[in-house]
Amino acid sequence: MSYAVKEMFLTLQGEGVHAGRRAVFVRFAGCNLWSGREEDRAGAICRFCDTDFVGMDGAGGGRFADASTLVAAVEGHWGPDCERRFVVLTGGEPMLQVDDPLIDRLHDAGFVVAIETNGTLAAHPGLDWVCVSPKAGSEVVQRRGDELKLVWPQAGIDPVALETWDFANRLVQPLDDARAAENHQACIALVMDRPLWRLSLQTHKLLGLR
Ligand SMILES: C[S@@+](CC[C@H](N)C(=O)[O-])C[C@H]1O[C@@H](n2cnc3c(N)ncnc32)[C@H](O)[C@@H]1O
Ligand SMILES: Nc1nc2[nH]cc(C(=O)O)c2c(=O)[nH]1
Ligand code: SF4
Ligand SMILES: [Mg+2]
Repeated sequence: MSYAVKEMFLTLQGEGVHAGRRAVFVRFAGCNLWSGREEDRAGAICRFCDTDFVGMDGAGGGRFADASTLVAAVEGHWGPDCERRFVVLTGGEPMLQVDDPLIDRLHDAGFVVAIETNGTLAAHPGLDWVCVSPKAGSEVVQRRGDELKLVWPQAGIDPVALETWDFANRLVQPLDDARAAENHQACIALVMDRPLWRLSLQTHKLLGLR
């Protein structure tokens, strides 16, 4: 299978449990909860997306003919050092494209493979780190994993109900929109009220990283 990739870049993981870790990001094109077109945002299931995942025209993006070609590009971004290789598959919705050959070739190249997913598609069982970020109005089938990352506040989601899902870590991440200050306070209030949760900040935005 070929892969449609919006962009690929080396940075620090900005969010969640692995925040601060050197990582190659592969941003797959396309999502099942929004077309990515601004004119469709108001009618989409997921309406707060901060990301352009349309097309293959970003830096490092393109159509990759097969898994070996894609993994060669990931290795090119990481560099020759084989220590602590870490790749984050994101999008868009990466589970629309992630498959056995891609996971196998990334492992052959020595990468620990993480995913950022909305959880509406079952996560590939070969993934090393599964981060699910649920979206109100969608059916989340992937209710177990390493990290549950709730963008908050989000009408239509009850954090207490999510506590029954089987995740090793539960994080709340402030919704990045025009009400940033209130959203920060809402996240702090949630953590203070329910200590099962902890705060995830989008540190790459604070630092001006990609
Ligand atoms: C762009 S999404 C791509 C991966 C996948 N589609 C998902 O939603 O998890 C990457 C992460 O950014 C989060 N995110 C998207 N828009 C955001 C916003 N406006 N504020 C805070 N986090 C946001 C998502 O919830 C997800 O955890
Ligand atoms: N630095 C950095 N960290 C991230 N963590 C999750 C991201 C994403 O868009 O999936 C992201 C991103 O876009 N940049
Ligand atoms: S599910 Fe993820 S990629 Fe899709 S629109 Fe929502 S935040 Fe963006
Ligand atoms: Mg992002």
